[in-house]
Formats: sequence, structure tokens, C-alpha cells
Amino acid sequence: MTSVVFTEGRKFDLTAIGRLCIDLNANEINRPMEQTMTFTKYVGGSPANIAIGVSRLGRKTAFIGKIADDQMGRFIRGYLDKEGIETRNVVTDTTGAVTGLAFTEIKSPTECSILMYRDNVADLKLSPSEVDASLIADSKALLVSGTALAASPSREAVLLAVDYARRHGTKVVFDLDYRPYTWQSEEETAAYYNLVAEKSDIIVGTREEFDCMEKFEANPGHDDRITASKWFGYAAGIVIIKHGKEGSIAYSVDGQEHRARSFPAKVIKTFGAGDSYAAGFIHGLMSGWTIGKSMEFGSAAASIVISSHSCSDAMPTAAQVTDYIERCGRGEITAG
Ligand SMILES: Nc1ncnc2c1ncn2[C@@H]1O[C@H](COP(=O)(O)OP(=O)(O)OP(=O)(O)O)[C@@H](O)[C@H]1O
Ligand SMILES: O=C(O)C[C@@H](O)[C@H](O)C(=O)CO
Repeated sequence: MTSVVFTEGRKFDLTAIGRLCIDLNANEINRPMEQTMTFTKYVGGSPANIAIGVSRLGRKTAFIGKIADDQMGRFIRGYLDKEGIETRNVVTDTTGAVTGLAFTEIKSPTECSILMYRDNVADLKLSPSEVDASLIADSKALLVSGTALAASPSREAVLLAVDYARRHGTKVVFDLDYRPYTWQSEEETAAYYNLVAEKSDIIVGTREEFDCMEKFEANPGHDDRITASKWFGYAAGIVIIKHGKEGSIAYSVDGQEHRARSFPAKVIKTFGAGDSYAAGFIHGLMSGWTIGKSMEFGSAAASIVISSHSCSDAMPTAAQVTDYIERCGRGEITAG
């Protein structure tokens, strides 16, 4: 039994909706950001990273979002255009809003943090009236990133986009992507995450993100199977719980459990693991692979990205991921 079936014959494989921002990753790494003097600029935003990842893997991708009317907004649009991502529904703000900045601090390969500047950001000003339903109708899947639910009118734009998807048979992939700095309270997060999760075909999150969503639920043991089983009562066909270096586990509506190990990596920074994992998984599923093989492909893509300085720029091609898996299999790549 196939747990999630995509509608064929659509122009786009994936349309992503949500945050388009700028990553400024410290160049002087393995030290606190107070001692960092220079940064490298990349396109950022979890849904943007996933869209770039899926596009790099050879799939037709589009984006729904809002950018600032400034150099950073034009840089983002130009980058997406260069990647071949459809940007007709990337709207330019006219209110003077700015581009969200994500300063990445790399104290050590396992101690990374993000300093977010998100006041008056353009991405959260996407309004429901600006969402192009035809784009969603012409896509196999809509990728929703949880942070886009953190404030209005982006919140309502996403809820409408999800309804468009349900109406047109476009599968909804919900990457929880919880970033506390934008939300007013955990209760608010839980309320909106549950609203979207109830309409999602695939739900991906870390154990901690699911805990946040289950804040008022009976799952004291943080049991992954209990987490997953709730969503099969709604629209979900697959629920994936990620556990960092320990790998990931997925449950499908047919009752099966699927596990994937992580791949060795010479880690520079852990950020980007979830986005590249999601991109690889979506590509695998759309390729008709098993859930387990798709998880493995996503895991290898994640190891490539966390071994790199950037997130978006480092998103690998399908050949690079396959080569990485083979080289790991020959013992040529070891954890660093
Ligand atoms: N240190 C690591 N070494 C190897 N693989 C890793 C490591 N950390 C994460 N991964 C891989 O990436 C996948 C997703 O990582 P994780 O569970 O950290 O999600 P996430 O928290 O959403 O990621 P991000 O840090 O980008 O937000 C894991 O299932 C694993 O396959
Ligand atoms: O999504 C964000 O706001 C941060 C991203 O830009 C950054 O690349 C990251 O943390 C990816 O997981």
C-alpha cells in the first residue's frame, strides 16, 4: 500500500511557501560570534532551503513568499531564478519591510546557534489574497514550513494555501521547523501547528518539535509511535520523527515502521540538516522509492550539507548524494 500518492501530470513537483531570508554564516568559526568579524551571505529560510534542495535534485519547483524591496530581496529573487525555481508568486513588499537575517554562530561542530533579526520582516507580510491558487493546483506537493504560521497575515496565507492544496489534490508536506524567536507562546504554536497537521499528508519534525505540538496531549514518554498514530486519524499517510545524529524513524498509515541511520559527516555546522533531509526525502518519494530508501537519501543529503559552510548553496545534486552513499558504503567517508 502506498502511503502517499502524488497526482501526476502537474507542471511542478513542489511548491514551497514561507520564509525567504538571508543567512550570514560566520567565516571565523569555532569561536563565539562576538569574535567573528566577517560573514558569508547565502539565501536562507528553511522552506527556501528545501525548495533549492528539491530543485538541485532535478525537480520542478516553485515558491510562494514575500521579499523586501531592497538589495537583499533582489538577491534572493535572482538566486531562485538562477536555480530555475518559479518565482511568479514571490511578491515584493511595498511597505518598507525588511529581509529577515539569520546570523549563524559556529562555536564548534556541535555547538551552533542562530541569531535572528526578524522585526518587520517581509516574509511574514504575505497575505492570503497574494497566494496563487493555480500554482498550488499545478503542483504535486505543497511544502509548509511551521515558522510561516508564527504571525499574521502570513499565518492566514498559509492556512488558505493548505485549503487550496486539499481542494486540488495537492499533497501537503508539513515541516514543523519550530523557531521559538517568532512565536508569542507555546500555546499559540501548538494551536496553529495542530491546525495544519490535521490537513497534512506528510508531517516531518524533530522529537522536540512534536513535543511542542503535543504540549497538551497525553504522551508523557514522548513515544514516537503514539505521536504518529494520532495523525493517521486525520490526513497523514507518513509521519517522520528526526533524531539528529541518531537518525530518523517514520511511521506509515499501513502500520509499518521505517528507520534510517545517519551517515558519517565531517560536521562544520549542524544547521541545514533538516532542510536537506526533507528535500532528499521528498525527491525519493516522488521518484517512487520506498519510504526507507527515501529517508536514507535524505540522510545522506543532510550529511553533505552539515559538512559544508552554507545550507542553500550546499544543497547537493542527486548524483552527489548517490556518490556519497556509495563512498560511505566503501568506508571512504568517516565521521570527522
Ligand atoms: N551530526 C550529524 N551527523 C550525521 N547526520 C546528521 C547529524 N545531525 C543530523 N543528521 C542527519 O540529518 C537528519 C535531520 O537532522 P535533525 O534531526 O537534526 O533535524 P533538524 O533539527 O530539523 O535539523 P536542523 O539542524 O537543520 O534544524 C537526521 O535524521 C540525520 O540523518
Ligand atoms: O530558517 C531560518 O530562518 C534559518 C535558516 O535560514 C538557516 O539556513 C537554517 O537554520 C537552516 O536550518
